[in-house]
Amino acid sequence: MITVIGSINMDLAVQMGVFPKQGETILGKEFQTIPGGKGANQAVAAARLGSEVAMIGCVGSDSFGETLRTVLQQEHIQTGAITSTSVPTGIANILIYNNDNRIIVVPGANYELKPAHIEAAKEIIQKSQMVIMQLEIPTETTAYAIKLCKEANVPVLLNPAPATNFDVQWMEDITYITPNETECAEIFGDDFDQVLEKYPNKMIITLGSDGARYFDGEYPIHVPGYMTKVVDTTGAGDTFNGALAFALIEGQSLDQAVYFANIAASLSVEKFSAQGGMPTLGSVYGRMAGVGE
Ligand SMILES: Nc1ncnc2c1ncn2[C@@H]1O[C@H](COP(=O)(O)OP(=O)(O)OP(=O)(O)O)[C@@H](O)[C@H]1O
Repeated sequence: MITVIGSINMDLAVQMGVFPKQGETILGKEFQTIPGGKGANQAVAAARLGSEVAMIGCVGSDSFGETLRTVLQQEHIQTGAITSTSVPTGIANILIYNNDNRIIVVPGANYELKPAHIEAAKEIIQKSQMVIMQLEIPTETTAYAIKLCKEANVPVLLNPAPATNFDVQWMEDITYITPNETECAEIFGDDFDQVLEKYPNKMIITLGSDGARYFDGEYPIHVPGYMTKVVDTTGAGDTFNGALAFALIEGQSLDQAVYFANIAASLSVEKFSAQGGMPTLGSVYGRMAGVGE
């Protein structure tokens, strides 16, 4: 079983023909509410591949919170450890004009996820084969969860986004870390060869369409991405992380697991929205076998 500790958001996306100027009101073209939040996205990615998944998080006692809980349940994700609070559900307000996105995130209820909630969900964590975390919740909560996982001997896969919430002291206690290039440069510096050598078989840097790289203790390993036609890359990283965790607890080697995660993420970029494009196990194996290519 995989437990995901993290954010649950409703994305409010408005397509427009022009951005409004200060004080101006304009008519938008289209409005969509799209389930998101890195935590929820990574939980859906792992669940759709067939993992048993439990989510620990916090939503508001409002309609977005209810909807998001239902969306997770429809993906067969256990939601018993998702707390409802009086603070509104986290949202991302996304303004889209051509290829330009302007995004405002209001963490809301996500920042109400406290160490006490992690403690209350201890039993779920203790029986997990892996815990996935990102950094869209309070730093003290992340720190507490990492400590609890260490005590319970449960491997942690940490996706350090946003990088500003990362604490380098966690490196000793986590099992895998999956920054993208920007996050890696921000946290560890931009000499990626050196950084990877420092954390063999632990750090996997994702490289967008180029795939991912890590250091196996002896050699630098580059696992190329799968070239495909991109519709929307939102959630590519989340799919990669959910799929990586799935493959690792299935017993795949790191090399195989990164390859698997690249394939899963390549399928996700072919469809609109983060969760919308996340593949099933069958479609990942189909692509690996070259079926329908
Ligand atoms: N254009 C693409 N074509 C194929 N695979 C892609 C593409 N972009 C991303 N991927 C896959 O997704 C993984 C994660 O992408 P990336 O390194 O951009 O992470 P990210 O910045 O966290 O993603 P995002 O924020 O867009 O979800 C890559 O390692 C790769 O497997």
